[in-house]
Amino acid sequence: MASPAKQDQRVSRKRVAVVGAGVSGLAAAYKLKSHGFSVTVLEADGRAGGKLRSVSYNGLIWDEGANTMTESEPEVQCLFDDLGLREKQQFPISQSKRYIVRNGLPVLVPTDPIALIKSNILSTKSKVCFYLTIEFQIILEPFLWKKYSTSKVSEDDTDESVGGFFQRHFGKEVVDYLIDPIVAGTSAGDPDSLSMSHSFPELWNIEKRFGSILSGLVQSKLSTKKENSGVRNGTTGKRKPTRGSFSFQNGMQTLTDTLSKELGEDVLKLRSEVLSLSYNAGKSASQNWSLTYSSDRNSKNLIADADAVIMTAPVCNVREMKFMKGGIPFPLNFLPEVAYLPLSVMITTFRKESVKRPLEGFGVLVPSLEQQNGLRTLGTLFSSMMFPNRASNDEYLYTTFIGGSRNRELAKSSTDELKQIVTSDLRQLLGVEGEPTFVNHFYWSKAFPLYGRNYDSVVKAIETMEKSLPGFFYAGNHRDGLSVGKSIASGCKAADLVISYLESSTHQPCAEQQELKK
Ligand SMILES: Cc1cc2nc3c(=O)[nH]c(=O)nc-3n(C[C@H](O)[C@H](O)[C@H](O)COP(=O)(O)OP(=O)(O)OC[C@H]3O[C@@H](n4cnc5c(N)ncnc54)[C@H](O)[C@@H]3O)c2cc1C
Ligand SMILES: C=Cc1c2[nH]c(c1C)Cc1[nH]c(c(CCC(=O)O)c1C)Cc1[nH]c(c(C)c1CCC(=O)O)Cc1[nH]c(c(C)c1C=C)C2
Repeated sequence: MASPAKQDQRVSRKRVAVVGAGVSGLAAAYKLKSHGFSVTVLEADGRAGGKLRSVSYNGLIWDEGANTMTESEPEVQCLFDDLGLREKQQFPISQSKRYIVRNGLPVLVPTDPIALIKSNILSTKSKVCFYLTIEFQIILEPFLWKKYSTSKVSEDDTDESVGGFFQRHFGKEVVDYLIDPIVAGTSAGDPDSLSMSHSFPELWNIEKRFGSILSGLVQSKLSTKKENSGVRNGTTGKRKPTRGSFSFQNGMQTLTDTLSKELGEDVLKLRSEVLSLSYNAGKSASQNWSLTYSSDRNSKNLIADADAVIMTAPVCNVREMKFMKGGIPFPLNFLPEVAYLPLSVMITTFRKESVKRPLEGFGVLVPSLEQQNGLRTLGTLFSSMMFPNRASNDEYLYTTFIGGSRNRELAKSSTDELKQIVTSDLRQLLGVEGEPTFVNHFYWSKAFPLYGRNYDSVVKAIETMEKSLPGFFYAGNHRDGLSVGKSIASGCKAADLVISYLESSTHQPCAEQQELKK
C-alpha cells in the first residue's frame, strides 16, 4: 500500500471545487484537503456558515440559525476529534425537560412510562397506544393497529404523509399533540404535507421491513444491543455517540468558523456566486470541469481546471445555474421546483423579575390546535436556561420561531409586529410582564426545504445529474436529512465518493462511476 506521503503526492495535483460554504460544503472541503487534494470553496455570501449563524452582542450570545446539534453520525464524531472541538462543546442544562402546550399552558413531555401516565398531555387511550408502543413493553399494538388502520402497511410505497402514518399507528390525538409540534420543532413543517419516507426514513423502513413498528423496533433494538456489547468488549472500535444535543462556546457558528480557519483564505472564496458549470466530456478524466463565478454583478471569474465538483447550494440556487456538457447546454428542466418554508427567529430578553413562571429546560412547542387558545408562535427555546452564559445573571434570553408551513405569511411580519406576538405568547406561557429589554429579528425566506410527498422526484433528479455528469456530486440538507449532523455526514460522504472517483483511475468510464456512486 502507498504510504500517506506518497498518496498525498499522487493526489496533490487533483483539484476539487466545492460550491457553498455551509456546514456540508466546509466538512467536504476539510476532508478533501486532509487527503491532500487542492480544494476551492466558492461561497455566494460574504460569510461562511450558511444556516449556522451565531451573534455575540453586548454580553448576549444567540443563534439565528441552528441552535443545537446531535452527534449520531460517525462522520460527526471523526470531524470533532480531528478539529479538536471537544473542549468547545457546550451541553445544555436539563435538556430532557421539553414542554408541549395543551389547553394554553406548557406541559412537561414525560420521559418515562410512570410520568406519562401522570401527565395530562394525552388522553389515557392515546397514552397507552403511543407510549407502550414506543417503549416496546407490549402486546397491545396488534389490537390498536387493527383499530386504527384497515391495512397493515400503507398501500402507497413512497407517498404516505407523516400525519397519515402516525394516525394509522397511534390515532389522531397523538398526531395533534405530539407529532404536529415535534415536526414543527424539527423542520417547521406540518404532518399532512411531510412525506413519511423522507422525514422519518428509519421508522418508515422498519415498518416496510418487518410489517410492524413494534416487532421492527424490538428486533433492531436487539441487534443494536449486540453491536453495543461489541463496543464494550472493544471489538468494534466504534465510539459510543455522546447523548443528547449540544452547542459550542459562542454558539453553533464556532463549528463552521473552526472549519473555515482550518481551510484558510486561499481555499475559501467568499462573495463568489457560482453562475455556470461546464463539463468537458471526451477530454482526459482529469481537469474536466470549469466554473464561472461572480464577485460582483459586473465581473465573471473562472475556475478552469477542476477534476470534480461537490455542489452543496440549495436546489433552488442550482436551478438558476447554467450547466454545459461537451460544449452544449445541459438543461436542468428535469430538476423539480422545491417548496421552501419561511421562518422568523426572534430573540428577546426579559429581566428575571419580569418572568413570573420561568421554566427550566430545552423549550416549549406549540401544537397547531393551540392557535385556538390565542398562541401564534411555533415554539420557544429557553436559550439562557440551557446555556447560562448567553445572557447576564439578571435576565433570560429566549429564541422564538414564527412561521413555517403553519403560517407562512406571519413569518414575513415586521419586527414590531413579531415583538408583540412573541411577548403575548410568552406572557401566556411563562408569565412575562412588560416589554422585552432587547429584541433581535432574523428572517429566513427559505429556512428549510419541505420534504413533501413528491420529494422522491427531487432526489431522483439529483441522482440523474450525478449519473449524467461525471465528477459531479451533490451534498447537503436537500438530500439525506435536515439536521446539522446529517448535513455534515452528507458532505463527508460526497468527499469519500470524490476520493474514490479520482483515485481509482485517471480515466473513469461513466458506467464505472455509476458503480462507485452506488
Ligand atoms: C432557523 C433554523 C434553525 C435550525 N435549527 C437546527 C437545529 O437546532 N439543529 C439542527 O441539527 N439543524 C438545524 N437547522 C438545520 C441546519 O442548520 C441546516 O440544515 C444545515 O446547516 C444545512 O447545511 P448545508 O451546508 O446543507 O446548507 P446551507 O447552510 O444552506 O449552505 C449552503 C450554502 O450555499 C451557498 N450558495 C447558494 N447558492 C450559491 C451559489 N450560486 N454559489 C456559491 N454558493 C452558493 C449559500 O450561501 C450557503 O452558504 C436549522 C436551520 C434553520 C434555518
Ligand atoms: C419551533 C421551531 C423550531 C425549533 N427548532 C427548529 C425549528 C423549526 C429547527 C430544528 N431543531 C432541531 C433540528 C434538527 C432536527 C433533526 O432532524 O435532528 C431542526 C431542523 C433540533 C431539535 N429540536 C427539537 C428536537 C426534538 C430536536 C431533535 C434533536 C433533539 O432531540 O435535541 C425540539 C424543539 N425545537 C424547537 C423547540 C422550542 C423545541 C422543543 C421544545 C425550536
